[in-house]
Amino acid sequence: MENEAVAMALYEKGWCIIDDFISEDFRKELLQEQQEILAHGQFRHAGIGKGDDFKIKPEIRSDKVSWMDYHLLTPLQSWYWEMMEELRMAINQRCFLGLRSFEAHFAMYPPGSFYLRHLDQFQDVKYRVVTVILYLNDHWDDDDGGALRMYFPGENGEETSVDVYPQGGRLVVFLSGEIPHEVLLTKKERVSITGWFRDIEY
Ligand SMILES: O=C(O)CCC(=O)C(=O)O
Ligand SMILES: [Fe+2]
Repeated sequence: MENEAVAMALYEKGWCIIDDFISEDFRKELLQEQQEILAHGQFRHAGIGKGDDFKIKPEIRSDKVSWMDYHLLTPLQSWYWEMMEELRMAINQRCFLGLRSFEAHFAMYPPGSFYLRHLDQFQDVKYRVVTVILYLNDHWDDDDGGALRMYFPGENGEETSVDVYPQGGRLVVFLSGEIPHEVLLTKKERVSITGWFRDIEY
């Protein structure tokens, strides 16, 4: 049911937020797995761009990521993948976006890190169509910073913005090519799974 609500919101306004998208138990398990991967040093500095354009630019983004390998998913990751598969189908049914595959990474923003304003579609390869972010944090105060700030066209050509705090269990979904966004400086370690539905095959 929830998936249809996401699809409807995406169709009508291009984005939505769902709190408690996953159970607390599942969130804690995913967080623990993420912490283990982190402890094993399997996180890398995130970059920007694709292929030959790929660059690590800490002045633009200073998070670290660990990509999920579609062929080597852990049981927990497979479970999340399944949930995303159902969401993908619900979105396709309502929005006709022709979404065909999913990619995702764990992300960790250390204290002091951020990601400047950007669009999730690459300049030349535009296969990322819908962005899906799930926050895994135990708890979050507004004072901790680290909001996701999304920008929208407002009245008279002016821009409006919405700040979303990374509360654990919260899912944010938006059109990758249409909604510029940034991650404001976080004062606390900030953890999430960022994924994209794509219009290409695996
Ligand atoms: O974690 C977030 O809230 C957004 C991350 C993001 O914009 C990205 O990874 O492209
Ligand atoms: Fe992004």
